[in-house]
Amino acid sequence: MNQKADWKVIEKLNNITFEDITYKKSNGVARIAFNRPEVRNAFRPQTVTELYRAFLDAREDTSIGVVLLSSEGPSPKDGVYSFCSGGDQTKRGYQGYVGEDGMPRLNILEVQRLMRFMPKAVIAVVNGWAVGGGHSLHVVCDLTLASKEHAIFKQTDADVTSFDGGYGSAYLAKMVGQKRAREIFFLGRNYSAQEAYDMGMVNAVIPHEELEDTAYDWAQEILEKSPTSIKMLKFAFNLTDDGMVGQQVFAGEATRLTYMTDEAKEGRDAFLEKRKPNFKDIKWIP
Ligand SMILES: CC(C)(COP(=O)(O)OP(=O)(O)OC[C@H]1O[C@@H](n2cnc3c(N)ncnc32)[C@H](O)[C@@H]1OP(=O)(O)O)[C@@H](O)C(=O)NCCC(=O)NCCSC(=O)CCC(=O)c1ccccc1C(=O)O
Repeated sequence: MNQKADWKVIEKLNNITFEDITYKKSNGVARIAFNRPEVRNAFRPQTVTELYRAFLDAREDTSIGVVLLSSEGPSPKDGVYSFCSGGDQTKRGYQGYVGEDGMPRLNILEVQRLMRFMPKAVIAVVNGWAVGGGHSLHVVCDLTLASKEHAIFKQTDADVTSFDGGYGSAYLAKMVGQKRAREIFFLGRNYSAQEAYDMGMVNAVIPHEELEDTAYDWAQEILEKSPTSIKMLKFAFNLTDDGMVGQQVFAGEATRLTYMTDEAKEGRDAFLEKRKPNFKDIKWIP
């Protein structure tokens, strides 16, 4: 397909100027990218605040159907590429990661939930290290594309006394199987893009030079599909793993679709007109 992106850069939104991430949009696609390559794109509280704001904007923008979670790089220090190396350990305090406001936080989990529950496809574009909380983020994404030459997948949570006991581990196990997931966390080894693909946690291994264009092309293919179908499919795929919340999200959208019927119009109008609703012309379709 190879449709060229014509990116419009968004430097700030409301009172937030993007420093730790870059954010841009082109033709139905939003690209949100970590921009701290000198520390392997580790996220500090400020990074997470910016990520959350950008994801929220992408969710609310009705012209956007697909979000790419990517990264800038390579590192100006040593030329190494990284997707994300997880929580910035220099910002880790006693009760969480501490930002400018002095409050200890674990707010990357809020970003994970936003990605998980947004009614749009989110694609991880892994161009280098995906480590710790960065590994978990790729797991949460709907799809993952990985650089053949530079992507390395690694779970260091157990090295630094952290543990993503939610999607990062339990959902990973659904993807690669229990034995493999336990190996990834218990041994903390490095896995290449091809090994990650063979395990089932990567959708495609792409030559590094073509990675971003390929991600954009995949997004364009998705954008040719029915938005309602993509949304309902994403929520259906999520449902069994998300318990009652998964049911709530899926059922909420079913309610919205029901609101669009004549039956719903009659129910609402009858209430507003202070009369009994008349559903007798509505067919009980088998
Ligand atoms: C990623 C590496 C494997 C890369 O190794 P290498 O290529 O040899 O590079 P280095 O020389 O190690 O690193 C270059 C440079 O970057 C700095 N750096 C790298 N990663 C981090 C980091 N995570 N934090 C801070 N700084 C980092 C490194 O110090 C170097 O700096 P110099 O000044 O140039 O020396 C390797 O770098 C590596 O292993 N990194 C650490 C990976 C890690 O352990 N990450 C944290 C895992 S725990 C986590 O992510 C928290 C998850 C989480 O957020 C969470 C989970 C569950 C509940 C709640 C939460 C929550 O919200 O916090």
